[in-house]
Amino acid sequence: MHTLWDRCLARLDAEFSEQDILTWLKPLQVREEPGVLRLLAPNAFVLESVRERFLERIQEISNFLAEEVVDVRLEVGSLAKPKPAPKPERPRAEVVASIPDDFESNLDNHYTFDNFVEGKSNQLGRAAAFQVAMNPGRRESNPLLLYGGTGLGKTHLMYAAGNLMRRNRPGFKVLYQRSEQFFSDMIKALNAKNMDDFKSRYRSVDALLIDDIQFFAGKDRTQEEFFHTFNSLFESNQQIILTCDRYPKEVENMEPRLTSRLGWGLPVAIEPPDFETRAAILLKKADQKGLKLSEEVAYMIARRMRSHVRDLEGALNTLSARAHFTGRAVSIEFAQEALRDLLTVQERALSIPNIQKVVADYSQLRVADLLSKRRTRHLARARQLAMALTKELTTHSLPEIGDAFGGRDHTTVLHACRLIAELRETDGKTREDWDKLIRALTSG
Ligand SMILES: Nc1ncnc2c1ncn2[C@@H]1O[C@H](COP(=O)(O)OP(=O)(O)OP(=O)(O)O)[C@@H](O)[C@H]1O
Repeated sequence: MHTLWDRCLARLDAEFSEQDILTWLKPLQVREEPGVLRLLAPNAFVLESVRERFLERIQEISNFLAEEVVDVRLEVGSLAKPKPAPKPERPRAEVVASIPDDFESNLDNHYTFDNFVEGKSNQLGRAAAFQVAMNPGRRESNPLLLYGGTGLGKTHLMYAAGNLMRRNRPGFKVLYQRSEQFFSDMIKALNAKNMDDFKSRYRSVDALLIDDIQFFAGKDRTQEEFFHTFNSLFESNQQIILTCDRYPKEVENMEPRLTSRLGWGLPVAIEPPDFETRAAILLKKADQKGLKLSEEVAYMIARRMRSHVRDLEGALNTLSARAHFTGRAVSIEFAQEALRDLLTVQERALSIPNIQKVVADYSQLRVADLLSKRRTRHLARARQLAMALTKELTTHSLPEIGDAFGGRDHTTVLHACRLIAELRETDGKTREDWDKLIRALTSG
């Protein structure tokens, strides 16, 4: 059985960089009692950082996972010598409360279209979010649904759209909520028997932005409430923007009538960033941080780190801290040394044997089948997918890939790459397989 903290950590793992998790969250010791999650920090510095950056989120996730309000306590101590009397925390209600009486949008105004780096993988999403922000409430783009793997900029675009709407239309009521906040608001309203308030609050906004709706899965009552809220907003042309970590129909335990409705408006996929976009993001973010990063170093990192943008940010933070600390310039060697652990983790996931294994499992074949000479239709397609993925995700040359796939010629690999690129445009099934496999291989 996984403890509440294990499950909470698994969620945080998807939201913060690996570096953050290792530095701040893994060192915490934990004591769980019914209704109480006690987190013990090794010192006051860690405690303050965790409080500032993670506590609110830990509180939300724990409430959500436990389906009740958990008393999260953060204190300095260790399991060997627990501190019996914690100093008073921020009052819990303050952490949990989500919509204060005087209307607040919950938008983070640091995220804008200006500091979003556009590339092939996200340009449709950016354009759609921008259009919706300029013309909210149009039927053909309601709801706007941004979907794709973790850390690819969906929340960033959602905030950017909300911020722009508010800038263009003073007094425009935009409300941003994570799906768990919607859920916990609903539970509180149910307990306090004031569902009417809940309904009217959500329905009185001009634009409702709900992040990560995959977490509605299996929560039937929440889905039903959301469905009604959705209909009410839709009918009066109030804008709805949603994000989801996959196409909603692929989320298990979601009501079909809800998922079909979510597809009515404008669903847009956000893909993992390609090499150029990764390099551009690194250069722009380094510039914002005042870190001197040469193109050569940015290209090295972009070539070797292929996962989500959040990990690129984590890498930059590490570089920036090291550079600051040592006073050294960020050369290739310096970056390789500072990022050694991160780069090793990435490379393991993206080795040819691992890609072959993931594709074989996905296609319900054995790796030996992929490497064999046999050519049934299903087998040949899986092999072509695996070769094209290897080309996309690693720096191996065509002949090297051919060798690793049972000694095939480099022209066979080239043919596979071209065919798969074409099928991704024309065939929904191939596109879906590709997206799922990319997600499985790069979500770290
Ligand atoms: N194209 C981009 N340009 C600039 N920053 C980006 C871009 N894409 C992502 N980021 C940054 O990466 C981090 C993660 O992005 P974000 O939180 O929007 O991801 P997400 O897709 O919503 O992921 P999740 O589903 O895990 O919430 C943020 O700090 C965001 O600013």
